[in-house]
Amino acid sequence: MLLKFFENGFNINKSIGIDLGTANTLVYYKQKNKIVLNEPSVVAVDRDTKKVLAVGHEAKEMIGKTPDSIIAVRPLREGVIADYDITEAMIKYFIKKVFGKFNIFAPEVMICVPIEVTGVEKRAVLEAAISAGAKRAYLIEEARAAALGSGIDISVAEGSMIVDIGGGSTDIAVIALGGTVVSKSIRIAGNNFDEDIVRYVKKVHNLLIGDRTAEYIKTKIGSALPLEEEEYIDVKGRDLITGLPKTISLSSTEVLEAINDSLMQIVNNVKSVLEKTPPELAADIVDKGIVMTGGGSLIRNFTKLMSNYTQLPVYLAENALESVVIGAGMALDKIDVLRQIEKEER
Ligand SMILES: Nc1ncnc2c1ncn2[C@@H]1O[C@H](COP(=O)(O)OP(=O)(O)OP(=O)(O)O)[C@@H](O)[C@H]1O
Repeated sequence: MLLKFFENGFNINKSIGIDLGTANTLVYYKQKNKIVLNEPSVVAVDRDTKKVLAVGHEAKEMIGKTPDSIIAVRPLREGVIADYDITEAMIKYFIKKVFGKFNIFAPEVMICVPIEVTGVEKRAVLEAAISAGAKRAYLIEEARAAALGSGIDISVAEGSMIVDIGGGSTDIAVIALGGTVVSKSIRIAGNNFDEDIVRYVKKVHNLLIGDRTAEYIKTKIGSALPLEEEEYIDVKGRDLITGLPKTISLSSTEVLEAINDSLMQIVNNVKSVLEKTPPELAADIVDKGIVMTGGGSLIRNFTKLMSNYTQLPVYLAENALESVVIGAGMALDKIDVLRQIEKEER
């Protein structure tokens, strides 16, 4: 703790960006220009008293190993705040963890929230940051932060399109002059591909596999378009008929068949946002293309599939897993040019 005080205490300007993700929460420390925290968005609470017992890595470790009296909660689900008191406790814990207890110079905090959070939830998030010691707290929606973090200059009078495919939700937005012009948030994203694979393997191979195995399959042989050379992976699970452990070989074509509907739902929603985009901004997007970011966009050939169906150039952000949190940190320098920013001050 004392070490943290010396490390942080003499720097008067302190600002952080926080990406409250469904799976993980990331914190970017602007003055250090790096991500200083990346922990699971999990909180362990006492079932009866609702007291918070652990947060982040420690809480995730407790899943499945704790007595019945302790439950592990993911306060954000499908990209929205499902449990607001616990989200507040989690934000406080992470801010304190970054700055330590002996924090004399209060930080400025920019928190990313999904596009569709309610006014009440916004207030809860802002108040949590203030009561955790922030001097000023701001909110920015994930898509705009993702655009900034992907290197797009959102303050100009040109339209840019960003598609942020996270674990629980996909945010699609057209941004110009610092504000969001058209946007849509859907509950289909990276985690749906895992569920699709679980369902496919169960139906076609009578094999029960877990979400983590499915995620591994997705990252290894998943592709949004047929691969030139078929790839295979050995998959271990429980045979539904015999009840015994079994190994099968799964092909990349099968994985594509499993995830194709979810991929196409994302593509079709991007097309529907393009259809609602004012013509002048649409013309800019024709020139500049679409930027895809978020972990879900890392499936091989997803940008090509998107380009095939939109007939536009599509680029993958350089730091797809981190662009939201980096953008949140960068947004603190751009408060004057950003519109639609909520703020709370001590
Ligand atoms: N190399 C990869 N290939 C395919 N998918 C990946 C890869 N790496 C991560 N993912 C997927 O990305 C998703 C997580 O992305 P990200 O960390 O951007 O989401 P999040 O911020 O936690 O979620 P949300 O924005 O919905 O709250 C998961 O579904 C994960 O399986």
